[in-house]
Formats: sequence, C-alpha cells, structure tokens
Amino acid sequence: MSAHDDPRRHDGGDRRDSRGRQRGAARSRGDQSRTTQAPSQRRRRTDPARTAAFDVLRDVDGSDAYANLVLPPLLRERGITGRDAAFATELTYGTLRLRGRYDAILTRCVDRPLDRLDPDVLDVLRLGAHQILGMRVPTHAAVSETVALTRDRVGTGASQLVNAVLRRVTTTPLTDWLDELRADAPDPVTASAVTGSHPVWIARALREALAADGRGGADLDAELDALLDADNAAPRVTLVARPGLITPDDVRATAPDGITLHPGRWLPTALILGGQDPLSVPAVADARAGVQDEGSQAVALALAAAPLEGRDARWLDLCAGPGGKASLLAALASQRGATIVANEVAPHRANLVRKALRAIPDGVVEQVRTGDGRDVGEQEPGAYDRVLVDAPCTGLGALRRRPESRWRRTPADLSALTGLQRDLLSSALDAVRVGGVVAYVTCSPHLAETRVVVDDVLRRRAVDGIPDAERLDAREAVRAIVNPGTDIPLGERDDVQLWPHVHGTDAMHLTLLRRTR
Ligand SMILES: C[S@@+](CC[C@H](N)C(=O)[O-])C[C@H]1O[C@@H](n2cnc3c(N)ncnc32)[C@H](O)[C@@H]1O
Repeated sequence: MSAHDDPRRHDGGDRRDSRGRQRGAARSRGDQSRTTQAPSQRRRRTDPARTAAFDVLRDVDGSDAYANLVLPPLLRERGITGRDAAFATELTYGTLRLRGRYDAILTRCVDRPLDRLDPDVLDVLRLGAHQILGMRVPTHAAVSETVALTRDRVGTGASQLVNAVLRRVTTTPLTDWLDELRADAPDPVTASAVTGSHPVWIARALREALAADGRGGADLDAELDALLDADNAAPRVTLVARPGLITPDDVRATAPDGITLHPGRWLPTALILGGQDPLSVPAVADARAGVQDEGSQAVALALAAAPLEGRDARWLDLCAGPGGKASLLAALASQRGATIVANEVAPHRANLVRKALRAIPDGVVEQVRTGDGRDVGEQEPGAYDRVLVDAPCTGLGALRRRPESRWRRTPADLSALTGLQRDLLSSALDAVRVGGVVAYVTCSPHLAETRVVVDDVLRRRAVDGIPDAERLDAREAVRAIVNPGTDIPLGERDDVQLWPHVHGTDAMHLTLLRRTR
C-alpha cells in the first residue's frame, strides 16, 4: 500500500480540524504554520500531495495561474519530493486535463447544477473523481482522503456532500460512465469532446484539421478520440542536442548516474529524458542541449534543410522568444557559416532568447532584436535567405503540455491571432530575398491558423492573380532530416501537420514557401 492509498492517513486530517484550523486561513499558500512545518510532521496530519494539488487547482481557477508554473515551486516550498511529488503532479495535471469529463460525470451525481457549488467543493470533487476514475488509487482511500481534504480545506459541512457524491461516482466503472456520456451526447463530436475532455469547439476544430490532413478515413471519430486521448497524456520530456555544440552521445556520456536518456523517435538530435529534472543534465544547464519537443526540432531542422539556390548566409527568426528554435537554427547556421538575427517583441522573452543562445559560438548571432516582427519586412526588405515565422497561436497543438489551457481558450482568441499571423507571414515574405525560404510554423493545427493564413497571405500579395511565393514540399524537407530509414507518416499535401497521437509530438504545422519575385 503506497503513501497515497492508506485510508488511515486521513485520521490525521481530522486531528488538524479538531485543532481549529479555519477554512480559508489554511488555504492561503503563504500560511507560515504550514510551510514552516517539517514535512514529516505535516505528513502525519494530512496528505501533503493532495493538499498541494487542491491549492494549485484553486490558484489556477482563482487567479488564472498556470499549473506548471505554480506546482513545482509549491512542492519545493513544502518539501514534497519523490513519490509524493509525482502523485501531486499526476493528480493536479490529470484533474485539470480531464476536468470536462469529470464535470459531466459529477453532474450526474450532484443534485444541483455544478456552477451552483462552491468552487472549492467543485475542485475537491474533481480531485476525488480523478483518483477514483483516472488513477490507481483504491476507491476507499480516494474517497476517505478526499473527504479528509475537504474537512481540512473547505469545512465539515462540505465533507458530507463530497462523501455522498464521490460514493455515487464509485458505483460505476469509468468505461460505463463513458458509455453513458457518449449515449447522451447530441452528436459524435460532442460525444468525443465530453468523453475526451475537450471543449466542443476545440474538438470540432481538431476534427476538421484531421480531415483536412487526410487522417481517419471512414472513422474520423475514432481518429479524433485517439488525438484527444493523446492530449490527455503527460508528454515525455525531450531534449535536443544542438548540432555542432554537442552530440547526443556526449549528452548521455556527460550526464550523471541515474539520468536515463533514450534516442528520440524521429530525429538524430532528439533524446528522451526519463522523468528526471532536465537541469540535472549538464549539457542542458550549459545550453549546448535544451528541452525541445521533437516536433519543434523537426520544423527548425526542416527549414534549414529546405533547398535553396545561391546565397545562404543570413537567417532570421521573426518570433524567437523564448529561443528554442532560434538556438537550434543558430547551431545549424554556425555549422554552415551563416549568421542569424533573432527578433522578439516582448523584452523579457528577448532576454530568454539571449540566455538560450549563450552556447552559440561568437559571431553567429548577429543580433537579438526586440521589436515588432511586422515591421522587419519593411525595415529590411529582401535581407534574409531563410526566415522562420513561429507565429503566436492558440497552442491547440500543445494542449497536453498546458493542462488548463483548453478551458481558458475561446474562439474569440482566434480572430485576434489570425490577423497578427497574416501580418507576420507577410513581413517574413518581404524580409526574405527572391529565391529565399520562409517557414510558417504554428503549434496549432487549427485550419484558421495554418492553411487559411497561408492561402490568404499568398492571395493578398498576388499581382494579376500570381503570388510572389510558392509552396515547397515540406514533407521532403522533413523526410530529409529524420533518422535514415525512418518512414514518417505525412499527409497528402505539401504542408506538414504533425500529431500527438500519430507522431508523439506536439501538433506542429509547417508550410515552406519560396519567394519567387
Ligand atoms: C510560438 S512563440 C515562439 C516560440 C519560439 N520560436 C521558440 O521556439 O522558443 C511566439 C512568439 O512570438 C512573439 N510575438 C508575438 N507577437 C509578435 C510580434 N508582433 N513580433 C514578434 N514577435 C511576436 C511572442 O511573444 C512569442 O514569444
């Protein structure tokens, strides 16, 4: 029996209540009486992992915090390590990702609309539901520990409601709950959205993007379900060994004992880290390697691999912050004797770019420029040979990384972003020389942010119906950079759309364009 399934442990929670801990007071993250206790003392009283998960959920809900920024320091501050930390992480992120599914189930177990519940109560119910339906916590422990958490953090009255509701949740296995939700849904997309825990508008957009990429064939609904499932799984941490700075073998050789690093699935630059802190890898600490999804590595490598005639001396990353792709491009530029300018509009993110580039040899990075990428084309027309536009986007391709983001995004975000995306791509096309290559990249597969933007920009820039840029076969560029002999499944079109459930990467989109006049 693990620390998290011992039902006796909630007795400690009762004692804490009997000492008069007030609702609200203990909930405060700054509460010194909690944070100054030794971890062993706290552990005797209540479950620190569940408490941490609850506090992060309240922060995410109440102050729009990002769970992946709030949880790690909170765990450190409270001395929660090892299995407790892993449990708190899975409980927090899993609950946030699967919130939509659990809310649909809880709706069937609560006698009033969920929005009439105290938000604290709703969050403990979600945490309880995830332990019961989404983790291997024995049912009795999931219920009793969550009830104890409720007493501790919310109040005794609420704990009775939580006990009753969670007991109802336990009466039905997950598969039966999902069948019930599916049967009650008005249409297949809603069924997928509810069972797969995504907002319906996002599920619909993902379905359209899958269909446009020729995925799923006759069973598009099953394809969508597979994608939504992949969004609900924690991504593995992938490292990039920046070419010319360090080899993957040397990243491994210089890593301390206990660090496991396996080759990536597609790319010779990629290494999969076995759950340890990336900064404990010396090559990451000194920026010769970095944390970077294989999809992000692939699009940068593909831009560098795109065929180019003539000069290949000056590269531009138009939207560089925080600098992951700029660092990979700079390493490649260094090998080719080219230089790179990294542009970023947000000054603090431009500083992150400088930090990310610190291992690049002198003379390769011409400038890290803080400015609006929309102006670069006009300021430096035809000045670059290769340009990356890694456009600000909804991030719908990286939902697995940001557990709460799917619930924050709205369709209104799209219209603000797609105008900016058009302007940035057009500026990039101005900044590249005739014959030069532009990579248009998003970490979203939403068609409004990908194909529609590219089509629209090419149409707008056309003279007498003839555009000033042509699409290159991005699939060829990607095939050129994957491990030799690897058959990477790519769609039927010239642009490339990667998918979490197919490639194990974020859903990166890549269009390659060559300026023709
Ligand atoms: C998708 S991120 C880029 C990620 C980066 N390429 C990497 O791999 O680390 C988009 C970036 O564009 C920046 N951005 C937003 N509007 C911009 C603009 N008008 N000009 C330049 N950069 C902009 C954002 O601040 C953000 O850092």
